[in-house]
Amino acid sequence: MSAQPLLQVSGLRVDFGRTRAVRDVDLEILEGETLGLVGESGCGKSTLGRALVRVTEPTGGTIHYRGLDITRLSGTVFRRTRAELQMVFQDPFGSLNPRRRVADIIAEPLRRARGMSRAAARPVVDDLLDQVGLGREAGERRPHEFSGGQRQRVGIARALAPSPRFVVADEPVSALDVSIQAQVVNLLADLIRDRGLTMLFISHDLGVVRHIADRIAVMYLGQIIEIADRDAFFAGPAHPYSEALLSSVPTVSRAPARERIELTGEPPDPADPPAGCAFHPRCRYAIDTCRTSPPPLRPLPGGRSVRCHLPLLEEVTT
Ligand SMILES: Nc1ncnc2c1ncn2[C@@H]1O[C@H](COP(=O)(O)OP(=O)(O)OP(=O)(O)O)[C@@H](O)[C@H]1O
Repeated sequence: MSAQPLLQVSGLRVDFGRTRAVRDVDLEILEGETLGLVGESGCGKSTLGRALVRVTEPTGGTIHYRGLDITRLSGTVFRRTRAELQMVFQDPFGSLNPRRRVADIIAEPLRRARGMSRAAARPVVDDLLDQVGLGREAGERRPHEFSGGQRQRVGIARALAPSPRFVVADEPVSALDVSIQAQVVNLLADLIRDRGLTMLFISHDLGVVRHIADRIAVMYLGQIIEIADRDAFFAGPAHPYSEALLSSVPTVSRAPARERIELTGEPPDPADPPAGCAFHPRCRYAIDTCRTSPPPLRPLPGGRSVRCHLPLLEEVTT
């Protein structure tokens, strides 16, 4: 894997009226990596993912994709660049047009981005149907004839049709039966490897993210509060919120079970974030500084960054 950033995000903001869904996010996504994005419901994961591919328009900030600020693109250049940035949605039932044949659904982005005719797109569609394990006969059928897992394979084929370099997978297995989830995650892992894809994999399920992500980013109230390599993260998080999230994941190894940390209270209102550190009202380590002064996202040894005045790692606190 090369360590070059494919996306460089700086000061990204998305507001919905008074709701500040994404707040000043700085982030690099490296070419060929899968970055797992985790956090509680409503923390802004989907909005950040959608903004990165401009399905949702950012309110402020920049997103450089291969050196080009895609927030400023329009017209033909935007359409062509946008084809390289694709999205797999959570709901394989709602995101596929029930009246269209699967082959036409998968061909749609090729026709829109490349102006390809139905006949010209067909061999590409057939290959994709094979690659996602559905077989080319599936192209003649309609979405309601498939199970949830199969529909998600159609969604994946549609996202891959324009040969994207970057894919946002937004909770791609959360709507599926647990028995099917591993199959779809494994399919995605194979496709990432074979096609050299770069992926943002959004999930509230740390167990799933652990299987597929090279690095983990944790979001809280619209901000990235920790970002770290997968193994380092699971070995010991640096942010108290990450620690609480991790403590709720069952351990499968022989390592001693972690103390379960109950988070008290609801996440704060994104229209009215607390002063100081956004997590301080629920943090068991909070000191006075945390109530008044917002911590910056600070780089730590080992390529980790954390937004905390008192990170949990010894090498940082000494
Ligand atoms: N289109 C919208 N209009 C208004 N508010 C929105 C819109 N989309 C998201 N929000 C709000 O923005 C905040 C972040 O939502 P978002 O869906 O990005 O979070 P999430 O972490 O992906 O949650 P979930 O896992 O439940 O999807 C929430 O307060 C949500 O209510």
